[in-house]
Amino acid sequence: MAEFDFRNKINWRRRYRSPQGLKSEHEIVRIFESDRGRIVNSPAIRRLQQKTQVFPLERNAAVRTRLTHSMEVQQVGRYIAKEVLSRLKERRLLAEYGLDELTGPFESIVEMSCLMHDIGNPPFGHFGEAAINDWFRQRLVPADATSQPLSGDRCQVAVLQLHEGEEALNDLRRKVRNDICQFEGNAQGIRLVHTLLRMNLTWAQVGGILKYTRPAWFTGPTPESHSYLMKKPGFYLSEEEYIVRLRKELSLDEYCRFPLTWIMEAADDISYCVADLEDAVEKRIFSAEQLYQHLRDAWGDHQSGDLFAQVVQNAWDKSMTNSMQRSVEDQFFMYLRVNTLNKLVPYAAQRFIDNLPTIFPGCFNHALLEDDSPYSRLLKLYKNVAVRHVFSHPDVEQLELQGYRVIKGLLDIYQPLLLLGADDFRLLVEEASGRRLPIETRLFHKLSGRHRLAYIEAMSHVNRNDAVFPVWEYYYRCRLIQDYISGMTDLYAWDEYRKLMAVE
Ligand SMILES: Nc1nc(=O)c2ncn([C@H]3C[C@H](O)[C@@H](CO)O3)c2[nH]1
Ligand SMILES: O=P(O)(O)OP(=O)(O)OP(=O)(O)O
Ligand SMILES: [Mg+2]
Repeated sequence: MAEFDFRNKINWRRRYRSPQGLKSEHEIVRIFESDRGRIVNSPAIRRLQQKTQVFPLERNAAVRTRLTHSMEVQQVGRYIAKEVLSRLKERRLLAEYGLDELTGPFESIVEMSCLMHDIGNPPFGHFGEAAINDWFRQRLVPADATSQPLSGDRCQVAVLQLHEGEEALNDLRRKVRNDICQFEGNAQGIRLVHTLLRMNLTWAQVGGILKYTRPAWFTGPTPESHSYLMKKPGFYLSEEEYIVRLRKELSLDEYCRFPLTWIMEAADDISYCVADLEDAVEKRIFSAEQLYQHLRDAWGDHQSGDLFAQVVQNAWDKSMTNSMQRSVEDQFFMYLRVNTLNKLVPYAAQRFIDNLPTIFPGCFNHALLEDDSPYSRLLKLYKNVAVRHVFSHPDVEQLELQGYRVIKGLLDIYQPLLLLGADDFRLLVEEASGRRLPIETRLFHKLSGRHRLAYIEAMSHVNRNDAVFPVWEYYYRCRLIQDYISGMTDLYAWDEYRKLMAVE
């Protein structure tokens, strides 16, 4: 009996209208081709072209957006996947691991996970995330939802305040308050592909983007054994039932990850570390020569023949000889990227293979490129230089503050929808508000139909007479607002904000 049988992991079935019975290799390949079509053609992928990677609202099209970044991650992911499979083939392990007829799907799942990995990111990246969470935290104050009701609970929403003697309801209120204040791009990605866009992808393909395994409502310390995997929230209460099923379909224990996700994560790390620096040069934040100096200074002790010499020094030396008669900057980045990939990709692939005993069940509690090797040190070097010299650049920080302000401003504008009682909100949903609620009606009309449908569908499963009804209703209303605002591109959010503030 093989140690790892990937046929039990690469589950090609779907939640709805799934292909039935046994499938040939050819048929399984077609199922994953169908996933590719669904992903590449989805509006959420297209919206990535106007979302920030590092530089918000960038007009220079040579600077990366989330979409061009994701295409690069896809390429690196494919390279790692091929490397893993070639190594297994050399060691005659493909058949033993149940992969001999699944190499195509293996690569495809990795590629598409990479292309989708940022699909749920809100406008303005981490600043958008922070703005959403700060705004809701000020109103729901999850810290006051302690084990017993507090007399001075600062939660501004009456239906979410805890009450003496209502244990079960209080548990739900506590969960909801925490969940709503933990908006996170990866969790939103799961919600987007499953609930909002109903892409009905294979279980394996969704497994590939479940990056963190902490429920968003989770409070208290995470188990040491899964601390890395639970570093951030990975899914919301609204998708809890779906994730339970996903885990079952992929044979994953609680808080465990799908094996191919480690490859997506490594591809992202390898890809953006050089790309962010290249974009900074394109933006004239520093020159290639200044960057080379920053990298030299940050590496510290130089030894001839060490990884820095093989990758960075070598790239610089080659670009200086400039045998191709091209710009030094272009040459430098070409060599830097090639040298970096040539070192980090094989290393990530080998780490994946060496750690299969814990990666296969999903409990390897690190990133592939996070250890005390020179390879991880190189990755960290790039990231440190970016943090010190790029992300903290005054122009970048100025735009980030504006992005934060825009998201908070939009939430303020839509706040009237969250101040309504459940009955009034129902009038809006049923288009029955007449001339009452003029502002709320207009705000409601601006929400996307797709998001409104998700609210209606979620509420159709909650009985109006149940005590939990007002809590779930408010929860899904908050989700609706977060879905709408996080689904905007940077530019759309910026334009909406200005229009609704009536400044133009
Ligand atoms: N503008 C900006 N400010 C930050 O504080 C920051 N931190 C990380 N990043 C970029 C790096 C990767 O491309 C990508 C993933 O980390 O996001 C940032 N970008
Ligand atoms: O690319 P981002 O902005 O999602 O940032 P990250 O460094 O990939 O972080 P995460 O682990 O939250 O996806
Ligand atoms: Mg990410």
